[in-house]
Amino acid sequence: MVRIAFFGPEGTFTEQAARNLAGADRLFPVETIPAAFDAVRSGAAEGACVPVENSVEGPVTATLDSAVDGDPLVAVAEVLLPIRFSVLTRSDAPDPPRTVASHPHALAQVRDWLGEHLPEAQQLVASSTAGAAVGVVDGEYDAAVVAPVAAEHYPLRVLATDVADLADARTRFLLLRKPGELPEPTGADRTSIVVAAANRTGSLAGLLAELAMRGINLTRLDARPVKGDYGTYRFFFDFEGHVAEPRIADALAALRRRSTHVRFLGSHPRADGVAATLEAGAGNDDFTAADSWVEAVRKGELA
Ligand SMILES: O=C(O)C(=O)C[C@]1(C(=O)O)C=C[C@@H](O)C=C1
Repeated sequence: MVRIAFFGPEGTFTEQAARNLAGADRLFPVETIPAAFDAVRSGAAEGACVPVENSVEGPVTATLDSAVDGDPLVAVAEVLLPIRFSVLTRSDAPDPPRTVASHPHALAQVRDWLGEHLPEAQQLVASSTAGAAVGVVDGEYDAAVVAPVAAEHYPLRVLATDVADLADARTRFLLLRKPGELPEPTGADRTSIVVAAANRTGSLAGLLAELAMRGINLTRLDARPVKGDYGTYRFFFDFEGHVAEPRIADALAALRRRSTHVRFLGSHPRADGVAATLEAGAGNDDFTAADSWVEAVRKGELA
């Protein structure tokens, strides 16, 4: 059976995302995001589900770093989950709790709520939201900030539900596989790459210009340090469009020329279904027609 690893343990938001992307029957939890990537690279899983970006706290850096270290994997699907938390505690824990734990992204999304409702509680970082729930069960922490579904997995008391400082917080999750057949383009797609550019004036501006000149709308840009090479960065670009489109292929070739290394991280349908913006003169037909014209000139068919 095709097995899908997810960033666990059971009861994370990532498990919810994996259920949406791949169904419930063939999922198994792994403790860390690098372990989810490794499960696919080693063949222990056919796919992996990991968080990539949160609307409040930004990129999930473990996912970005795992995408460059090791054999290439590609994202073939994504899902966006609205994020609202529950707070769980043990029935014999101090009331109010003296410690509250969660994933750093979760703590960042409930900072105001904790300041108002549990101002004395020490905030501790756990491997994931559900990892914090396990820590509460084990007596390591008094309370955990978790996904609502975690209350079904762990024998804990619900202290609060529907907790969120920002009502429309969302996290985007990816389904990763080994490179192979790509999903079909839909007109509402996202392409992801990571680029290493030379450390000289204007090199990032040059990469961005290649996208801008082709009317390609960027949806995310993150920089991550190259480990062991202080002051050097890799750039993660997400942009509208699919590598199967002539305009995107043309841009990728240009980025390849301008950078020291490019890794393709996938082209797949956007979860929000937002169609790509197409600038006048920069549609796929325009690129195809322009290529045909150059071909004709080369053959001496046009003056
Ligand atoms: O800890 C979890 O439950 C996760 O799935 C990770 C994660 C994240 O990385 O942002 C996912 C969604 C929430 O924003 C908080 C934590």
